Amino acid sequence: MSDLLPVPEARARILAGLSRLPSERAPLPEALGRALASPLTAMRTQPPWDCSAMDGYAVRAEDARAGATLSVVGEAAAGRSHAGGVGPGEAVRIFTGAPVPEGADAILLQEDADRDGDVVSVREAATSGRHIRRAGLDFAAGEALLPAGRKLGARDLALAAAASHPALDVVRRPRVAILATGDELVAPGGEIGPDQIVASNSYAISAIVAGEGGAPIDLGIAPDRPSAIRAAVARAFSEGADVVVTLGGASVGDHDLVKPALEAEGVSLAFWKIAMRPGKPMMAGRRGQTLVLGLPGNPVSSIVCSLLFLVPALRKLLTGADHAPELLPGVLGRDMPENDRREDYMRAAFARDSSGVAVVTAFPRQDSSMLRPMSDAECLLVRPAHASAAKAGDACRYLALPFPY
Ligand SMILES: Nc1nc2c(c(=O)[nH]1)N[C@H]1C(S)=C(S)[C@@H](COP(=O)(O)OP(=O)(O)OC[C@H]3O[C@@H](n4cnc5c(N)ncnc54)[C@H](O)[C@@H]3O)O[C@H]1N2
Ligand code: MOO
Repeated sequence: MSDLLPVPEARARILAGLSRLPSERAPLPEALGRALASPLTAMRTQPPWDCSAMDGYAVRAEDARAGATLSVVGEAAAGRSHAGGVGPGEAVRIFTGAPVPEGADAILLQEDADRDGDVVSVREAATSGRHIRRAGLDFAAGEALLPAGRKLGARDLALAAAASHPALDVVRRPRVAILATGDELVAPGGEIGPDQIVASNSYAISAIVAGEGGAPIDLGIAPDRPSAIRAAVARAFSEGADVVVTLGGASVGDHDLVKPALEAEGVSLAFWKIAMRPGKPMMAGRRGQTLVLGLPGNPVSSIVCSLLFLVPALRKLLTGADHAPELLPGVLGRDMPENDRREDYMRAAFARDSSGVAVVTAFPRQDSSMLRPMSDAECLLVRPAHASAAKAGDACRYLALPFPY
């Protein structure tokens, strides 16, 4: 039926209004997980000079033939170069990381030589160029090392440090205000009334935001009272939220007060029915530059909607580029019935068969209120809308759930 919005269309509408946030400076230790705002260029050359990759003797290969003897005229260690060069018939004792002295073109390994006082005799001939790391082997000053948009990991920080950057231009963290709504909700550990349950969704959404390099702002729980929801939404804007996420009240019930409260705070908002399960009812809109997502209240629905819509939105704010979750190829671990008009994101087990093929087995219970199978899931099996019945072993696609999801 045509009244359901396809997932890619919903995502495209959300991303259309977003652009990259401004940049700020972050000292290296605080840059982990942040998005690089401009390409990273090397400030220096590494290694800065030809250097030894081994402990041994810097020699001229033409002199260092098997059986030859050379006189040791000095020593070079990391941080302490040998001032003079290496002349014919000479060798300089050298250690890993030391600059190769002028005139030498090979390193004679200490294991391949016998030392006696100031004389070293060659057991295994040295080869020209062997065990020498040329200046600029890793990178040269002025070279581009990392592209803008890169989410900085541990290895990138070491590279940036080696290129002599004490701090980096990173994109400001997207501020994401998260508001749970509903009279039935109490915080974990709180006193639970007879008609109440514990609010859980905000914890997942906050963690997803933090994992993407955003800054979550937990607005707590608003009761089902227009003034309370409005006050919380107003706080989100006053705290400079780039994204406001509301939880619950996205559907059609009489207690669904979120839409009018958001509209009263100046948000222009559309109510969508998306062709997906879980997570059909969702609201999306804007106030100025701020994106507003009204996610469904069922815990699994709110998490799946976050993976499919909030994560790409955060990545667009961080990189300026459109992003869609990658669907990976696998095979079904069990027979599946035909699907209806909603694309299915099913909690599933993941294994590899003996040839390394991903085997994805949907759990029998797929209720969107159930967090235990969501937590147990190793991936989400994605069944397209109107998919025909399929057999175990048939091709399928899945969404990986890497940490911290
Ligand atoms: N007549 C119809 N009823 C429903 C429809 C529909 O199309 N027609 N859609 C169903 C679907 S699908 C979903 S999903 C839910 C979405 O409902 P809401 O977004 O309005 O969510 P609520 O009614 O407020 O809550 C649903 C459920 O989730 C619990 N909840 C809410 N917030 C939290 C939270 N922060 N942590 C934990 N649990 C939460 C809430 O107590 C409810 O049990 O609507 C269906 N109905
Ligand atoms: O779309 Mo709802 O998320 O199935 O429970």
